[in-house]
Amino acid sequence: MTLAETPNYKNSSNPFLSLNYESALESLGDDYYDEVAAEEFPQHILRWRNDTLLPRLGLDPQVVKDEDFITAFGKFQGRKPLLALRYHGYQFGEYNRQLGDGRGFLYGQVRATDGELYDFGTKGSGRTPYSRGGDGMLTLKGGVREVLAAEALHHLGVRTSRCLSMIETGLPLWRGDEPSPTRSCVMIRMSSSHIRFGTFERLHFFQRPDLTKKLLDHVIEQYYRHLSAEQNKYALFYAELVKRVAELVAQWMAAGFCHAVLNTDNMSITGESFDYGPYAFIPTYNPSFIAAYFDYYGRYCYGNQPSICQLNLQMLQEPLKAIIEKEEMEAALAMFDEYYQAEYSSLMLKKLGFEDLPHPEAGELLNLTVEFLKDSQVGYHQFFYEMARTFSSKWRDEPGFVLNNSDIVPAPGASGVFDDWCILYHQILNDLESNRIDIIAQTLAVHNPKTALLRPVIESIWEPIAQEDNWQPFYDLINAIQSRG
Ligand SMILES: Nc1ncnc2c1ncn2[C@@H]1O[C@H](COP(=O)(O)OP(=O)(O)OP(=O)(O)O)[C@@H](O)[C@H]1O
Ligand SMILES: [Mg+2]
Repeated sequence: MTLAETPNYKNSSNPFLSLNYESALESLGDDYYDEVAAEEFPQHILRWRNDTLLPRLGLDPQVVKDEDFITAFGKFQGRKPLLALRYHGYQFGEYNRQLGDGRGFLYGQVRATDGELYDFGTKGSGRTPYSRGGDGMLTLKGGVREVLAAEALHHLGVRTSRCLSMIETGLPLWRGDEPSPTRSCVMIRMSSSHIRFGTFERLHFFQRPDLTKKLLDHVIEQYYRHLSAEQNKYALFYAELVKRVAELVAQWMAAGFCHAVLNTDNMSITGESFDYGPYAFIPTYNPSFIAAYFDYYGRYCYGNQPSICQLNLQMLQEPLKAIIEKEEMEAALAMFDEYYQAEYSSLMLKKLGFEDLPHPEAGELLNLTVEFLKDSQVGYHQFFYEMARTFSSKWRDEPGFVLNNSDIVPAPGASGVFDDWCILYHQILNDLESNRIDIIAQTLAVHNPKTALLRPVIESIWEPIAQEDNWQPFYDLINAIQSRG
């Protein structure tokens, strides 16, 4: 049954069922997905609704009832077909053909008020042909962690998917990495697309260049529309993907974020960040920081993220070479470092208070900042927040005044670098017009929020949920993130 034939769909009083759904992916044909049914859950408790996303869907949060979320995104009433998407992927370097949406499906694609097409994808909605031995479920803690990561990253300026809702579903789950039985939930992710690098890798595996081209045409038409009339649109698409991914990694690095599972099935073809499992924000600057307990060799450690994403882009050339000249892709990929460095420098300078700085000074400040953060092991987020909190025009007077009212205390071994850093920062302030001081204060405040989503912070809001079903600290944390507090 197609969407248009679904009974009462257009007449529904549930605003989520009357959105501007488009069957863009469905209309490509069933080589790309399997129609599946959603799990019927014993319980539906709405734990989180992301009202900040509703205006983008043309909906007034005041009008949308909790029950609307539950019937649409917990009971899945009134929407068909639900599509488990097919994909493969390289996981920790090994090709895995057993993948695909094993605990989720594409609920629908919606044209939002910004004119863009968005996917509503589920996570934790039951078994599919791709579940293998898995139960098709998402733990409540996993849902809480993904909701928080997406909000935090979005508010730090990272191009990311968001969560629209999270509904507790009342099933006991057994997991090796959580005290079990643990609670279950189903989450709705709103993303620019759920087409992954691995979606193309699967088509290559089955030697279907025809399906690869059809999918690529769809991707360009929907997500790289400005290229669709170009004669060389396929090569231009790849070049832009390289740029988007390089910039995305730079955004993670500046935010101090370690994604943890950069398999090619977790890389979006639109260059958007998604799938927040065992991620972590770094406590201190350490390129070797590993977030996933199962990442034994540190393949996806914090400092490896740029090179791993570059490698994933290189591997994507395999399926794409049926359509795009290899030389053109190689030339495009050679730009990765340049794109990455430009974005990383720009973001880090903003965290240091500067929209722009002359070239040699900018490079020197960046290098010295990273050296100090690495040697001193002061809190990464704390350092930047303390800059924002204590910044003063007095810092122009003497290097000794820089950060002197802050909580930043460098370890004895790092005091030399700290002094050098203060001298340079003081010098840069003095090279600028005095009327720039207010702008620096504003820039620092905008780019360095107080709330950092460090692991102890997540555990501190999970504890009351697990112990006494107290959700208030979770809501307080999200409010702080959303209000950039
Ligand atoms: N509990 C589970 N039951 C069934 N399949 C699962 C389960 N957990 C993970 N999988 C499947 O294992 C593969 C890798 O999982 P991964 O954690 O990267 O993705 P995911 O988090 O389930 O989904 P997404 O990438 O959309 O966030 C995917 O094919 C996923 O569907
Ligand atoms: Mg995944």
